[in-house]
Amino acid sequence: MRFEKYHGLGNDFIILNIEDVRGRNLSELGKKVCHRNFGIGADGMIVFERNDRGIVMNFYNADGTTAPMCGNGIRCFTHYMKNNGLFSGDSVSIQTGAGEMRVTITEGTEFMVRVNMGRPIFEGSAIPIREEAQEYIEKEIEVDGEKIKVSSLFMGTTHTVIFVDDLKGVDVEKLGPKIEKYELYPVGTNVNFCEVKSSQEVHVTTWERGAGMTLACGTGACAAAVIGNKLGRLEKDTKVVVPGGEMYIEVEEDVFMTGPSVKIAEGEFLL
Ligand SMILES: N[C@@H](CCC[C@H](N)C(=O)O)C(=O)O
Repeated sequence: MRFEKYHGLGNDFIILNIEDVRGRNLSELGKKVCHRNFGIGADGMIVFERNDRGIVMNFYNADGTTAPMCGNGIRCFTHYMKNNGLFSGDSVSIQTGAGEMRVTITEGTEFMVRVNMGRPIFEGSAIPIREEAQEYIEKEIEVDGEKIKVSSLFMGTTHTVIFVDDLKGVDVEKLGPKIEKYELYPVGTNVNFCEVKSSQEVHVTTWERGAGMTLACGTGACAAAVIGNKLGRLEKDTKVVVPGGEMYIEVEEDVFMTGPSVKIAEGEFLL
């Protein structure tokens, strides 16, 4: 099975064409190829498909679960399509589980992509949370006896944003999984710990549902920028610094994310 591997700020993905894996159980395949010892190793697997809806991005987390959208992944997917001549020009629309996303390749020394990530949704049933609410912003939850203020939203996928004074002091690997599986979230949540450095810069470390702590999360960066702006802590244009590098987020009615993609490898996976 032919594969290519890419990363967006250290968030890494195996990318395949559906034609090479048609009929296979893709969740099982995702788990297998993403395994860091018994597979190629990645945070997720993305499968390219062209059908009557157009170009479709199918996303699988490292644990085999599906997710509607992946911000770093869609930039890498754009790069993969460009490298394989799967679209012409600099801009194309991609169908995802969170709707249609428009991507545009921008000028730069690296392969850079600007993505229209769509609109954040705050309504409880869309996030989803197990509570009827117009929005769930700065609400206190209790984890292991500790009171934590969380803001949750749907930003391509389910996200929870937590502002802290000192990111280095947060045990992301201890708290992340507990909040991911907190009873409020019927399908779990990605968890973003955020430290505001200035009104135009926020540092974010994400615990990802289905993948654990990653070096970057694109939808998470957007979620942090949206909530930061809503709370008056961040301007509309923000630099988001993550362990793997930085991306730029513009919060308008729609949210725009700009960041790089790097091709790491290509080869054949022995099934
Ligand atoms: N790494 C991603 C998000 C991938 C999906 C997520 N783990 C989920 O299950 O919702 C990004 O860059 O946005």
